[in-house]
Amino acid sequence: MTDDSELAGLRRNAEGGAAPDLYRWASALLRRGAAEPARAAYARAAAQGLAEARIEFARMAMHGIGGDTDLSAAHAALDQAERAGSAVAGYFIALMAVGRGDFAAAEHDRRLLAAVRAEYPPALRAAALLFGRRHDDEAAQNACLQLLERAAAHGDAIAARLLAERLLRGEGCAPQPQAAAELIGQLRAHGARIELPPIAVGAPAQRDAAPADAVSLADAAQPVALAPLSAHPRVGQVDALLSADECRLLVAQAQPSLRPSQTVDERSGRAVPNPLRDSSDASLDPAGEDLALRLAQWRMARAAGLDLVHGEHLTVLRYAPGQAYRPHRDYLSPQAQARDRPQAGDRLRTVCVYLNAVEAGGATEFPHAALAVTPQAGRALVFDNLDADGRPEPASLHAGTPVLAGEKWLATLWLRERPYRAF
Ligand SMILES: O=C(O)CCC(=O)C(=O)O
Ligand SMILES: [Fe+2]
Repeated sequence: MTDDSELAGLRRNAEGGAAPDLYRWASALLRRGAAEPARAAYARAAAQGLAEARIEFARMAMHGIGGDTDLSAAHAALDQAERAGSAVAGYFIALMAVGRGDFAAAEHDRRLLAAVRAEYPPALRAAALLFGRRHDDEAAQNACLQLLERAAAHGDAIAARLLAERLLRGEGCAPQPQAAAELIGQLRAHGARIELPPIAVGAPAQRDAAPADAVSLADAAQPVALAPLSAHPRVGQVDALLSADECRLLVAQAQPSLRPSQTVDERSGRAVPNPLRDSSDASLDPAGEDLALRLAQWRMARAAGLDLVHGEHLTVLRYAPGQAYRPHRDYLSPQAQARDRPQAGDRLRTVCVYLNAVEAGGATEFPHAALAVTPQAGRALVFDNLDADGRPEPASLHAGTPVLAGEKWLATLWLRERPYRAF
């Protein structure tokens, strides 16, 4: 059967108006990039109470796919699905809520736990990483490994990879290089391109007394204490902001879409090689974000004292030996602001998290502060790009110095003055 005759068949079935047929047709449309009719068909199936259709419709409405962003329609669809018993709908309600200062943790912990019990892989992965942060709690470490195993057993390749890295290094367990090699072999056999940068467990974050059978999203919302490095320009640092698992998560999610760094040419509007940096990078689209990734970004936003809605799309950079980010400032030209959500204003603050320790080179330098910061997995650097009056701050000049040996992986979150994302 050709692609088109398959679609025509699905459309004929959908004409009968039954929710499962509408759902299948919508999914086929979406796979072919026809987002608008797909969203309309999901909406019709959702109106008949089909949980999967309510969730797919909500995801499209959340991210403005196939029509405008409509958070209240997304919430209504997810609420209905959750009340009808869908734990996955609850997971998405929690995902939307994460990132705000007024986050009602207990309510969403319950949702995450329900999605874990329903064996929903993204929930298993997020819960695993929350437990994994409790470095000196043996029961939590066991829970982390078990949850990663369960997610991997459901086909979650990223969880399998995170598990392999822990087994390889004996994190939370005895080293099991054989089991790790088998897992990595299986992933490669399924086409995964895996290179494992050496990311060791960072210094333990604060000890957490919570019992290991209770996931706690509030862990992600802990206030972050920055150690000031410079007052002018304003630069602060915090170690172990992200755990080793979270660093690896960011690398794993970015790796498939890395491409040579480019920039938009101001005159032609076209993407051209970036004269400032010769790294590779990937921008992680919020439409593809899972809860674990949002929690990591939320922690980054917290370090900057802002809600996650201020964050642009997270960028992950990889520098090979010899590659660098030449001296620059992160604030935007008026043209660049006008092109990309002008209502959000300029880039108020930048948060960079090193995702590995670099063998040699790769420090971040602030010439006006005579400051050089050495990469270390999980270490975050937070700095202001604007002065106290909101004007571009020339002293925020900074550079990623050339990597001399090994690779450097870095995640950057640029935070605007006003909300940039819908949630
Ligand atoms: O690579 C670095 O150390 C600096 C990165 C940076 O300046 C940025 O991402 O804006
Ligand atoms: Fe920068």
